[in-house]
Amino acid sequence: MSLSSVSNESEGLSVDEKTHLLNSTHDSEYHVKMDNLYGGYDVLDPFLKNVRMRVKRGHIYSLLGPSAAGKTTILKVILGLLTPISGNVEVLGRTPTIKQGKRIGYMPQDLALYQELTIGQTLYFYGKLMGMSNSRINERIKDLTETLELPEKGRMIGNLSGGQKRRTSLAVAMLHEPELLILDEPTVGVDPVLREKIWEYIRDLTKRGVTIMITTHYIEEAIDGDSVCFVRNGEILDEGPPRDLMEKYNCDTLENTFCFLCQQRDNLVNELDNNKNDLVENVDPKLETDEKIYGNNNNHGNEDEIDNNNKPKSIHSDSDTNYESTSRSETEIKHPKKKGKKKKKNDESTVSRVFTPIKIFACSKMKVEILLRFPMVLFILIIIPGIIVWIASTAFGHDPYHISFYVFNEDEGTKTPNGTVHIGEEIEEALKKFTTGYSPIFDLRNGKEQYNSLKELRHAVQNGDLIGYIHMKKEFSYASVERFTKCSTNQTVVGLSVANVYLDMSNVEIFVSIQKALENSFVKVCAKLEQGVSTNEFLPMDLKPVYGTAIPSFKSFILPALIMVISFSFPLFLTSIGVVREKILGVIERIFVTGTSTLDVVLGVISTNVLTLLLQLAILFPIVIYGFDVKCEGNFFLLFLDAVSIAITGMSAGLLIGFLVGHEFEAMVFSFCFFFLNLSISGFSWPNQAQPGWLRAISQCLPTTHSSLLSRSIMARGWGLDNFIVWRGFVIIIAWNVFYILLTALLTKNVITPKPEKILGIFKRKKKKDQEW
Ligand SMILES: Nc1ncnc2c1ncn2[C@@H]1O[C@H](COP(=O)(O)OP(=O)(O)OP(=O)(O)O)[C@@H](O)[C@H]1O
Repeated sequence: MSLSSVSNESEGLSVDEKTHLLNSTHDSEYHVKMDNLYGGYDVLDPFLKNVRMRVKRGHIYSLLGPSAAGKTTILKVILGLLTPISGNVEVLGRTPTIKQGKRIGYMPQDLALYQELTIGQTLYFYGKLMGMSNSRINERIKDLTETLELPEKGRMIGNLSGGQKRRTSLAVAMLHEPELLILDEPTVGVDPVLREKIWEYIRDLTKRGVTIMITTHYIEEAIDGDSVCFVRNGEILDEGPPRDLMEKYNCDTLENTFCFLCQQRDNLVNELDNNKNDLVENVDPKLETDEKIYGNNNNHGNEDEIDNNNKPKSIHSDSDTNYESTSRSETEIKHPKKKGKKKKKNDESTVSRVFTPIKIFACSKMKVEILLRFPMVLFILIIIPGIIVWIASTAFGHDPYHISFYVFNEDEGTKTPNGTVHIGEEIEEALKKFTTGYSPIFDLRNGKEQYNSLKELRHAVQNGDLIGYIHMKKEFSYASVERFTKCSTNQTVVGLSVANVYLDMSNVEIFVSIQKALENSFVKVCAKLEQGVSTNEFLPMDLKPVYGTAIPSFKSFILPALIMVISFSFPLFLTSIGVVREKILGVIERIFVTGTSTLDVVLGVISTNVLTLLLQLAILFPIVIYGFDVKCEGNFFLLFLDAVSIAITGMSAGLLIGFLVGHEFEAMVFSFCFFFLNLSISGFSWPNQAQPGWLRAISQCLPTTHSSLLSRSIMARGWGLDNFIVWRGFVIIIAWNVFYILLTALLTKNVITPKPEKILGIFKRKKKKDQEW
C-alpha cells in the first residue's frame, strides 16, 4: 500500500491512529490473527473452541459453514463486539475493541438500517459517525451509487426491495473506505448478476490492499477468494486457499470438501468417545478429548505456523497481548487479563474521547429525521401532555356533585318563643344549597313514597341506588333546641338531637366531600340556634394560610406533580422501547462498531428528547398556569429545569432498561413496573408523610419524589435555589441521571458481554437456528 493511499484511507483518523496505520501497514502481513481462541455468549460454555486463523492483508477470506456454525460469532470477536474468554486475537495489529471503528467496515447479517431514513440520510449519518466531511460523503455516495447500482439517494430504505436494502447496507460498510471490510452474508437476496458485480468490486478493493472477510451461504462463490475457512459448531475444520484445500482432500467442489471434513471430524469424535473409558487415570477425559479434537485437527493452510507437535505456534509473546497465549489442554479456560495494567502502547491510540460533538449531532439529527417521517405522531406526541393535563385539570380537585343522597326527615318541629322551628327542614335546605363549582353536591331524593323505612333505605345503599342517607327523628327539632339554646345535657335529649348518617364509605374522596358538606350545613343551622353567635364564631378557630389559599385546591397539589410525572414517563417508555428496537434491528451494534461511544448515543437521544420536551412544555405550562389558574409563585425557569432534569432521568432510565432487555415486550413490562413503583411512592397523589418509615426512607431517595416536591415548592411556595429542599432535590435528580448513564455506559462497554447475560439469565436472547445448511 502506498503512502498516498494510506493517507487517503485515513481521513478522519487521529494522529495516533494515522501513525499506527502507517506502522501497521508496513509491519503486519496479517490483518486478523487468532490463536487458541475460546469465546461466545456463555463464559462457562464457550461456543468458539480453539479457533485459529490467519487473514492476510489484501486477501478475500471467506468463512464457510452451515447455519449456527459460529461465523457471525467469529466476526463479532474481530469487531470487538464480543470479548473472548481466552486466547489471542489481533485485528489490524491490535487487540480488537469497538473503538477501532474507522479502519473497519462492517456489514451485519441483518440489515441494521433505519427503515424510516432515505439512502442519502443513512449514508450521511454513518459518514458523520466516521468523521467524514460533507463533500467526501457526497463523493462516496456518488461512487457507491454507481458501483452498487443503488437507487436514487432520496428513496426511503423501508420502500426498497430486499436486494436494494442489502446493497445499501453494503454501501454503509464501504462508505469510509476501510482497511478491513467485514461482510456478513452480503450476497443473500442479491441476483446472480449483481452478486458477480459485488465480487468483482471486492476483488478490486483487495488490489488496493483492503482485506475482505466474508461469510456466505453460496459456498461455491468463495472459490474466487484467496482463502476459505470451514467452520462447524464453533470449530475451524480447516483453512487455506480454496483450490489447495480441494486438492488436499481430493474433492471436486468446496461443498464436497466441507462434507469430507465434517465426516472426518465426526469419525474422530466417535472414535474418541469409544475409547473414552480407556483413557489414563487422572487425566480429565474432556480435556484429553478437546486436545485431540481441537489440537490435532488444526491442519491449517499456513503450515509454516504449526510446530512439530502439530500445535499452532503462538504468534505473540505474553507481553504483547492482553490475552494469555495458551491451549486448552495446557490450562483450563483463562479469563482475559485485566486490561489497563499491560495495555499495549498501540491500544492507547484507540482510546477515543468520551464524547464527540459531531457524533452527538449526527445521532440527534438522525432521530429528528425519523421523527419528521411521522408528522402525525410527532404532533400527537407534542400536544398529548397538554391534553392530559387539560383533562386532568378538568377532572381533578373538584368536589363530587349530584350524589344520590336521601334525607329521611321525620322531624315534626318544635315551638319556641320566636315561633315554630323545623331544624330538619333547615338542614335539608342547607344541604340542597351546598354546591360545588358545577352543581349541588347532593341529589336529594326525599319523596317519602320512594323509601318508607330505614330498612328500605339501607337496602338501596347496599344495592348502589343511594350513596347514603340521613335520618332525623320526630323529636329532632325539640331536642336540638333544648340542647343548643338551653344547654341541656340530658342523655335522651342529646341522643334525639343526633341525626344518623349512613354512607357507602368505599370511596374515600366522596366520603370526605359528603362529610365536609354535612358538617358545614349542620354548623350553619345549629349556630343560628345560639343567639348572637355568628357562624364563624361557632368554631373558635381562624385559618390563615402561609402558602396556598384559605380554601386549598387539590388542583394546586396534583397538577405541578402531574407535569413532572408526564415529563418522566414519556421519555422513559419511548427511550426504552426505542433502544430495544434499535438493538433488534442491529443498528446499535453497527453504530458502536463505527467507534461511537455510548455517551455519544446517549447525548444524541437526550438532545432530541429535550427538543421534543421543550415543545411539550410550551403547550403544557400555559394550560396549567393560565388555563387553570394554578399560580407559579416561584422562578419559572427553575420549574422548567425541574421538568427537563426529570425528563432526562426518564430517558437515562429508559436507556438502561433498553440496553438490559432483549425484546420490546420486556422493555414495556420493565418500564411499566419501574414507572408505577416510582409513581406510587413518590408522593404524587398522596402525601409521603402518610407512608410507613421504611417506605418513606426509600421514597426520599427517588428522583420522582424530589421532582414532585420541587414542583410544588416552586409553584405554591415560591422557593428558590437558596432553599435547602430545592437544591437538595436537584442534586438528587442529577445524581440519578449520572448513575443511570454511567451504568448504561458500563454495561455497553463491550456491546455483547457474556457476564451480564450470565448474571441476568432472564435477559438471555438465544438465537435458535437449526443445524441444516
Ligand atoms: N446473542 C446471542 N446470545 C446467545 N447465543 C447466541 C447469540 N447469537 C448467536 N448465538 C448462538 O451462537 C451460535 C452461533 O451463532 P452464529 O450467529 O455465529 O452462527 P452463524 O454461523 O453466523 O449462522 P448463520 O449462517 O445462520 O448466520 C448459535 O448456536 C446461536 O444460537
